[in-house]
Amino acid sequence: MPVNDAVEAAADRPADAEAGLPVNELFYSLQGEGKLAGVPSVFVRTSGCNLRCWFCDSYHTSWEPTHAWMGIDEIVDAVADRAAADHGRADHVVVTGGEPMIHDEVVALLERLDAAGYHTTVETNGTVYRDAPIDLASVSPKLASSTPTAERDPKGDGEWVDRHEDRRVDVEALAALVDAYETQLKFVVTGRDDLAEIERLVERVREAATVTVADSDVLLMPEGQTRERLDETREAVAELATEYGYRYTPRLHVDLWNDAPGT
Ligand SMILES: C[S@@+](CC[C@H](N)C(=O)[O-])C[C@H]1O[C@@H](n2cnc3c(N)ncnc32)[C@H](O)[C@@H]1O
Ligand SMILES: Nc1nc2[nH]cc(C(=O)O)c2c(=O)[nH]1
Ligand code: SF4
Ligand SMILES: [Mg+2]
Repeated sequence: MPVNDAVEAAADRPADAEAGLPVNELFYSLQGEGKLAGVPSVFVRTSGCNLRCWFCDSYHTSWEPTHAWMGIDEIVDAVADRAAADHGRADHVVVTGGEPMIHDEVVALLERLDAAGYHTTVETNGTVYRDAPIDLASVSPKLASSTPTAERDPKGDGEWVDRHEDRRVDVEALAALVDAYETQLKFVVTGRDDLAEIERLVERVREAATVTVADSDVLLMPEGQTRERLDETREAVAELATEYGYRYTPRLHVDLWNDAPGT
């Protein structure tokens, strides 16, 4: 399971930096996606990604990474602050990105959060396995329909197509995640054409993993960064979930707050 080398975000790490991570945003909200949708949670969004999905709703962690370098202590303190602020009582933390698992130091952060008693979810594209205290691996493998072709590239002219294609699926890493952690496989669905690839990939993961992957651990999530886009996509994706026997997940935060930052 290769740890990808595309950690542009670490390039501006201060020379004398203590253990830490490039952080794009840190906020308190409701988990909007997946089995824990609706649960008050603090989000830590790391910067930098080894993929470039054309639809990425976190553009400033992937296509144009921006962030502040934060030490692990500083992140843990900020999480505690957000968890207690605004009458919040969050005991769930979601570590997301960008791709949080490209960073070695995400393990130290998860160890500290676990020791402090938080339930930890990691939102990951499933291309990198790490051994860490993860209570829910929220794995979102990327389908062919995520590839930033020249027509869909939000920034350039399709320069990322080959790297994205080479890296987007690593069955060995997916099986290791499924075997080690409680896992949900959460696919971004753009239309009916995605379902054949989802079925094939779930089958490959089942063959490679030791544990069982139930259909109820496979979630279909409509593509959409905005309410307007979800209005176009959610009904068809809900019907596909019904037809195939997979679970549907809404994007609660988009329904509630559209594409506002820090939600
Ligand atoms: C920004 S990603 C960060 C974590 C990791 N890089 C990943 O892709 O799983 C967080 C979640 O948002 C999903 N996502 C990103 N853009 C989306 C979009 N336009 N519509 C629906 N889901 C999207 C991803 O699939 C993932 O489940
Ligand atoms: N409310 C809310 N829930 C989320 N679940 C996963 C998110 C992510 O960006 O990884 C996310 C997010 O950005 N906001
Ligand atoms: S893998 Fe996640 S963070 Fe990276 S580009 Fe795709 S959606 Fe964005
Ligand atoms: Mg998000």
